[in-house]
Amino acid sequence: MSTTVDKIKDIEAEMAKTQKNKATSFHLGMLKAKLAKLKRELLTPTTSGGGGGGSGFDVARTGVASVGFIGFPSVGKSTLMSRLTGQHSEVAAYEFTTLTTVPGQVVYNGAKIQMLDLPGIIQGAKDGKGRGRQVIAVAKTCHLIFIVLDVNKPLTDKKIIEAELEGFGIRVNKSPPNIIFKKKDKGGIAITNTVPLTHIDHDEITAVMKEYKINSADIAIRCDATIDDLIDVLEAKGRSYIPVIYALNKIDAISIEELDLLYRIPNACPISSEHGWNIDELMEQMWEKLNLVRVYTKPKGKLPDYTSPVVLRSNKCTVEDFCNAIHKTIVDDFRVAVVYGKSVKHQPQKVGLSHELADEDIITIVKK
Ligand SMILES: Nc1nc2c(ncn2[C@@H]2O[C@H](COP(=O)(O)OP(=O)(O)OP(=O)(O)O)[C@@H](O)[C@H]2O)c(=O)[nH]1
Ligand SMILES: [K+]
Ligand SMILES: [Mg+2]
Repeated sequence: MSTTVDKIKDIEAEMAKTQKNKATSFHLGMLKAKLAKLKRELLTPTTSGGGGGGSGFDVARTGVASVGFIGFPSVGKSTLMSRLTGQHSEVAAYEFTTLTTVPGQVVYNGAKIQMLDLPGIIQGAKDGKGRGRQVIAVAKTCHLIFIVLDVNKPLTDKKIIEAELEGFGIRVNKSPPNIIFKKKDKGGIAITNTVPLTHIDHDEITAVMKEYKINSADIAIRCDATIDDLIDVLEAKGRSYIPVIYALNKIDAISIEELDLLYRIPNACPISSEHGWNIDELMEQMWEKLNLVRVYTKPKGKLPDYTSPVVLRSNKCTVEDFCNAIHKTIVDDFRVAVVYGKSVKHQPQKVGLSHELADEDIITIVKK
């Protein structure tokens, strides 16, 4: 009996030899949907093991956000870890020095950020080579990934790592496709679009729906989506949209001319972990990508406390979230909040629990 990996290989081979045109788009749509389903099967943990997650790899999460380090062996992940956090993580010239998740912590702009040094991965990791699946499963739960690359090695490494993450349902530096999908009991498939669709073919959509056994649905497409975007929406549970910074390590070993070229790569930060070069820039880029919200508390009649902000995630930054971050009983006595800063029109302004705070807002909670 052929395994899931074999079936995936067969479909990928068939897709590679099928030219995309009007006559083949239905067939290609079906193949893509089949492929997405098989890949999901591969990643779903079974009793015989083989899924994501895993023993010893998952560590307790601390801080407001976590950053996972992904890269081939010996690119300098653990050297970076020690440099950033002071947390010792074994460094050596041989491959697979790090064998499990090593957590550490950075405090940046008053925010506690967890760093997760991970074992090296190799090509084929997502298909079960080495401990790749457990490693990528940890990265998938992070708020940011540092893809660490060795600048002495070919840049094709970047592509290979991205493909490994993509294959595991991680979408790198992307937001979810702007497609609203609503399954219905009857009425057939209704597709509407607000922008011209240059990639998608209705035959392909029909084939995908058929493969997913969906007979009736409203599909509102609000971006120039591809069929892969549509499949991502159908497989939304298995997808994680994670920002990535490429930490281009070991720049101490290259020339200035080579360094100039590296600066053209988007979302990249050239560094030397060993010498501590350009680490400040890496931290600044990390801060931007994490998109955190610092809120300063101002006790009534006193100056705000700028030394220890309450740090919130940008998707959970209402006044209520702020209260809960301090103590869960605060909302019970809450009357109103007085806020100064970017989130309010008037300085100050009285707001309720559902008000969304902005970075560097100042808040006073008035109790009942
Ligand atoms: N020249 C140079 N060498 C570095 C730098 N950072 C790390 N190294 C060296 O690269 C080798 C591997 O470093 P590690 O930090 O163990 O690499 P790793 O990615 O954690 O490796 P694994 O845990 O095996 O996946 C060591 O010999 C380090 O001294 C750097 O910035 N410049
Ligand atoms: K190593
Ligand atoms: Mg290591």
